[in-house]
Amino acid sequence: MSRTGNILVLDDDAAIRTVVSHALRRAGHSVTVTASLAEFNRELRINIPDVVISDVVLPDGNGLDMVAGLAEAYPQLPVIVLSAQNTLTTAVRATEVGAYDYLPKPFDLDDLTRAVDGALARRGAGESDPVDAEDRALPLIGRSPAMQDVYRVIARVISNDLTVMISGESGTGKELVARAIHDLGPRRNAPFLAINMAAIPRELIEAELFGHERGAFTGAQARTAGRFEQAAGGTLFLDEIGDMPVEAQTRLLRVLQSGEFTTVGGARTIKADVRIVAATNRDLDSLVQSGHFREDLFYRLNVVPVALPSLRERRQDIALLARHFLDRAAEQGLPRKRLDEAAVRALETYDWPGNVRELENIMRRLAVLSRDEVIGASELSVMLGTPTGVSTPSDVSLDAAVRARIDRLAREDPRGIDDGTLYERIISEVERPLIEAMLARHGGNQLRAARAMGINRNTLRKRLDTLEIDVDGAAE
Ligand SMILES: Nc1ncnc2c1ncn2[C@@H]1O[C@H](COP(=O)(O)OP(=O)(O)OP(=O)(O)O)[C@@H](O)[C@H]1O
Repeated sequence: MSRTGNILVLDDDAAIRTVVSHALRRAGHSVTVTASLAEFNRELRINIPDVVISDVVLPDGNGLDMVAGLAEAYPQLPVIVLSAQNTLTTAVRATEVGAYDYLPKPFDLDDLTRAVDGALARRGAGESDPVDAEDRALPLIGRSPAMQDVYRVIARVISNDLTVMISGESGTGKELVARAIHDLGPRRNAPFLAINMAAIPRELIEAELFGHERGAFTGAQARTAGRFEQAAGGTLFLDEIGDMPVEAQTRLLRVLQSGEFTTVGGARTIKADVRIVAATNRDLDSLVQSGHFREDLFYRLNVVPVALPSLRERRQDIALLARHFLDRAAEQGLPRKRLDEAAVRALETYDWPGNVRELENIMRRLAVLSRDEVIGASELSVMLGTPTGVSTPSDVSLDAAVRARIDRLAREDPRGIDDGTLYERIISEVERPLIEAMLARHGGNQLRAARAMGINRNTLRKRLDTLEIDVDGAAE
């Protein structure tokens, strides 16, 4: 049975006051509502509540300053902050000033009553420490509406253990979001461990996750703790979850259902005490449809979905991110560089197939390579491989194009990317246009083209054969 208490609400929006007080009264609490800081302070002099619920932007001041004052004067009094500002900064500021919880508007009334129950339970248990207000770097840059949606979800999940599933193209910041969820939540002093399903040989994934006993398989010379055990108390980030082999999926599902796991080759059962955050850049729905991903596991993991926008879907963040990466490069000792207006416009019109990672790489390269302190559009066009301001799908930097190609093969090619031919496939895709372009440049003269590329003429001949490049009419 949850406790009931005296709740003091501060919000200048009459509709919110009505809805909140109605819901809390129905749950058995007694509720007082106020519409301004002045009214709130008057009420506080008469009656100290058990829980305060407050908005941030108020007609006569800032709710967060009030919360900071309350945290000092009444350290035992839990405050739940409501805000429509919905940036990660607001969510974090709320915890920094000592708020017990933060709910972004619009919020779910069930979430609010749950937060009130939690606050009353904590008060009952005599905890007094506000969530510690260590100075944590805010890693996520971006103020676009699309990012605010992301911040809203992060703020909702940091104080609980719900499983989060982050989806988004490569380089959109999935790992960064997972880390933010960990760093801002109560598990922050325990480990954050990432494991990439696409990077580990399939047959080792289960041992890697759950650990193994000595002799569990050839080469298992000693007992080894798995990631579930190593991350105890913390967060486990399961990256590229769509690449998890089906047998490992079954095992993971069992762990999520039972809250326990058994090491490979061992009879020992260990309690799983980790928060799970999973990520994918593949379309999990279609993997479920095609039978490559267990539907029941999908639902277990997809409790709170976070869809990260691609960079081209939030172009208004590009300038901010670009400056952030240049500043960071300067802080790390690289020369300090600035972008002129035309350069910023060029960045904003480019399509960024490699997303924030590509932008970060280009800014670092510019910090090192550009001669002047101010970077102009012409320098960028060389980096972006495209005439300034013009972006077509083929006009992308090579590393971004290769990454995008790998993603696409992973999603669409029935062979996938783990069949042992990826190197040859990708290299020949890069090699073909290179050879064709150089042959064209040298009028079809293989000797000169080979020399220009720095390869042996016979090597070129062999590659022409293998790649079946048509050299008809080319001069020898
Ligand atoms: N919003 C952001 N603000 C600042 N830096 C960002 C942001 N998003 C991504 N980055 C940076 O971009 C790089 C790529 O991010 P991250 O590794 O989190 O992407 P990812 O989606 O997990 O990529 P992949 O799917 O390829 O693993 C990192 O260096 C990260 O710090």
